[in-house]
Amino acid sequence: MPPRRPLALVHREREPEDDDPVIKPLEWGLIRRLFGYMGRFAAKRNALIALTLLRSAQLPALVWLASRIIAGPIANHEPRWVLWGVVSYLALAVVTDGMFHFRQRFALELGESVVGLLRSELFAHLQRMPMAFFNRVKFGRIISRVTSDVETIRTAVQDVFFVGIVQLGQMLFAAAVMLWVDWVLFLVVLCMAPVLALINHHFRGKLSRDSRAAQESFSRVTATLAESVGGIRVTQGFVRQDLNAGLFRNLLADHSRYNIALARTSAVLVPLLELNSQFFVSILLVLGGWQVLQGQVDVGVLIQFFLFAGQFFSPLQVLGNQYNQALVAMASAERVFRLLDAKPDWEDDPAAADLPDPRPRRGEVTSGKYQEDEYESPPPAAARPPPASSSCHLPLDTSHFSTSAPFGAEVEFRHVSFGYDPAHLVLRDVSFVAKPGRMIALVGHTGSGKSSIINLVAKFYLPTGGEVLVDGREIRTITSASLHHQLGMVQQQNFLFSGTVLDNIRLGRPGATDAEVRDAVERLGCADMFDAMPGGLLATVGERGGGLSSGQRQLACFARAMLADPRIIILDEATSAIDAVTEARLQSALAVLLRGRTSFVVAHRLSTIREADLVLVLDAGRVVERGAHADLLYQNGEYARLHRRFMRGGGNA
Ligand SMILES: Nc1ncnc2c1ncn2[C@@H]1O[C@H](COP(=O)(O)OP(=O)(O)OP(=O)(O)O)[C@@H](O)[C@H]1O
Repeated sequence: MPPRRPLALVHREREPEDDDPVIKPLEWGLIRRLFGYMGRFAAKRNALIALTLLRSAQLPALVWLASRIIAGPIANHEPRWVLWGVVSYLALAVVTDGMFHFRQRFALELGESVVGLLRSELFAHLQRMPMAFFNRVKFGRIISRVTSDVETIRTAVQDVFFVGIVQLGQMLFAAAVMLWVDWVLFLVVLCMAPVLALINHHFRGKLSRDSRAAQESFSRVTATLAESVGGIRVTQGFVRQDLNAGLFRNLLADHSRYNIALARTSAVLVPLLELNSQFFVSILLVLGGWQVLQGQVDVGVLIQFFLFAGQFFSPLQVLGNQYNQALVAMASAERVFRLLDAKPDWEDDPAAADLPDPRPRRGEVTSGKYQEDEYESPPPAAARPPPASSSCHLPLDTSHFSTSAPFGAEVEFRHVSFGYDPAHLVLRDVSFVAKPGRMIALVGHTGSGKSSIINLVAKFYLPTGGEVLVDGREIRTITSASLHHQLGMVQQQNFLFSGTVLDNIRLGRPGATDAEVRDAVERLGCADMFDAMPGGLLATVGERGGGLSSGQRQLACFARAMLADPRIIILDEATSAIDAVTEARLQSALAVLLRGRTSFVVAHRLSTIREADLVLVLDAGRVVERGAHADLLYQNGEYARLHRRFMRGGGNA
């Protein structure tokens, strides 16, 4: 028997991108691009570079001063000069640390600015990506790019370059002094360097890999958590809590394993480095001590040498660390830029033009970009032109729209075929005309192609064959932005964001005033339903519409669409069962919302299908029947069969 699949908690297998390299050699193109982001904050960057160069000289200068005080006034018993020496040392220390404060601050601010810029670019880019992208790329993967990868870049931007300069300066200065003081001892010191570098290289590489694995496993934990909280109803409904908790425990155990591996490597590296330097200090003590005992070298000089040996070695470890961070940041930067550079599967044809908009509006359309708050509320019904004559394939009863004006668009499918993967068509030779202001109901078994038709109307995808026309213009020649400004969607899941009901409705037209929002709600005849909530339209909505009944959620989405005042409405009717009173409220609100607009409804309620001007019955991607509800019943074909089954199932008639 196959293993049982958990509900609302997907067991995440390793994905191809998990095998992306953890580190990547330094690449000039990536570095230049990251520096380009710093370029936007040039004043801060330049100040930081100046402070960094100064600090790389100040630190060795402090050590040099201390060593001179020891080797000079202290060794020669000159208390007055010792005092002056200490005062100079303190003065230099205060200046150095004062500058260090600004260096730290500027580095953090620069890192923050670059990270903010990158994240907002990524977010804006993601907002523009088409549906196909989100079908393909895992949620957790996107989260990981915007969070942990950008965080790694932050470390590189604010630390690697600037810390690297300071440490390198310190090393060079220390090496020069040691060479000058005792070149033989310096050669001994130099022998230690490769050993330290090798240890560093080996362990830092392992640390980077462990750290990346820990990051990735954490992104699996967060993505799974988000998914399982979203699907908590399903989980509880199917009593899968224990199973899911077990799977989540496995993910956590996985994450702990990587963290422990990271801690273990670090726990070996740090003592090993310490032991190594202590070993070499012993060698220096033997050699230096012997020289002092022979009277070849002054003890003050030996102390000076030791101080500078410390200055020479401590950067080695830091530089190794920074180098590894740079390699990890290279890999992160490559992934982030890959996402930023990801091209949509298709883009608007450069020759595409805006879809002319006959609605009264406040602003002008400019190259596919509309200004917010550009539309006035629709004119009162009485002021609109009379309804168009019968325009669908069959004479229909449109009395419920009788006071409306069809300012809706005309949508036509001409022999349309479509496949998400062009090799597997899910729509075949679909043709129909939706005349302005008419309501098209899409019915059919699951997977028959209803949502795919809607996806094509919304230009979320392009047809594989045939043509989709809006107001007589092929959809490829229309800019997506102008089409979407004339199109409203009410989805089955009624997605609401956390905030207030008012904010959620205002999403339909961000510039709308509170009064306009209220007007939209009133026109739908559902103001009393919201007024009854504590706070009325200002009632708080929890994440994903929490705190609202399913009827209220649907009405809020209707009001949102009403406010946007679209010419085409796409409605994927909610399947959730609601009581008869709410059903009646929804139907009358829907009639107001759809009035005059061309609408496509994936209909789940018989009461909606009955109102449709044209019902398209789909089966395996083909339109197998079309007509009005009554005519289709009379034909006694596929639709009649669906209808009988629906009635037996106790649907909302
Ligand atoms: N994003 C996608 N990528 C690949 N195939 C898809 C995608 N969405 C849908 N399909 C496939 O396309 C076919 C038609 O699906 P579609 O969603 O249009 O059906 P539907 O009639 O809306 O179904 P339902 O009533 O269950 O929502 C199905 O075989 C489905 O598996």
